[in-house]
Amino acid sequence: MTELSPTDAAKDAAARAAVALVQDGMRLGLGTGSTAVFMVHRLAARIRAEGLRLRCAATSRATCELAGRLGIAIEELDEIGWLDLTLDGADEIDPDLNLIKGGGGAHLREKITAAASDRMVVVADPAKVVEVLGAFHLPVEVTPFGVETTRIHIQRLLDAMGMTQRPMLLRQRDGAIFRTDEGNLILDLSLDRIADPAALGRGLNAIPGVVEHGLFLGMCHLALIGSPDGSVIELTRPEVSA
Ligand SMILES: O=C(CO)[C@H](O)[C@H](O)COP(=O)(O)O
Repeated sequence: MTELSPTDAAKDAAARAAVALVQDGMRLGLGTGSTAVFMVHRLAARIRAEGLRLRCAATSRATCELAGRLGIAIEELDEIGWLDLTLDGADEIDPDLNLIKGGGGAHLREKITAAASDRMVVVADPAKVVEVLGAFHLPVEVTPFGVETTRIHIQRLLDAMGMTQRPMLLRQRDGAIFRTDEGNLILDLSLDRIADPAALGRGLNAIPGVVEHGLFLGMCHLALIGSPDGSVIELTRPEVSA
């Protein structure tokens, strides 16, 4: 087996700790991204070794395909109805466990899945832990129809909130405009510092054409931060017990 880079070793350590929370019979949401890939591999290994009986929903086509290749049966979220636990990655995690997600463009399905779960546990490497959200771009999923007017609405909102931002980029991947699993587009906002994430989230949700933004506020119950040496730190919200 090839040796993991320090960052990947940290992601794998977090993934291992998250998968240790899984119990037989659980209904699970499986996140998206490179850390989630480690998590899905670890989960598949536990299912093989222990014969766990789980019901799993995936937050993206990519995760659905990976899980299928590893022998994890995936059902539609609506077939399962409600989940006990969702395990997912994040792009930024603040001290209140508010998150920026959507680096992989899956934050709409990820948010629907996390909101349909009793608990959301985030797996990440230490680089994701920040004091204030915003250094990572904020992904906003928008409908293709009216994308330019939606962009104007977002700019006006940011101006009204006194938030500066560099050009709002329409996300590209492999030289083409990126489409989400729902067929929508993503505008990536470069904000540097989000002083009031709740107000920004409310403002974005009020814009016609905005489908969902990547701020996950008050949704994460526990963050597992792996280290390259294999150790894991648990971060909890002050009002939430692990
Ligand atoms: O929100 C996500 C995808 O939409 C990912 O969870 C997030 O981008 C973190 O990804 P990675 O584990 O690759 O750093």
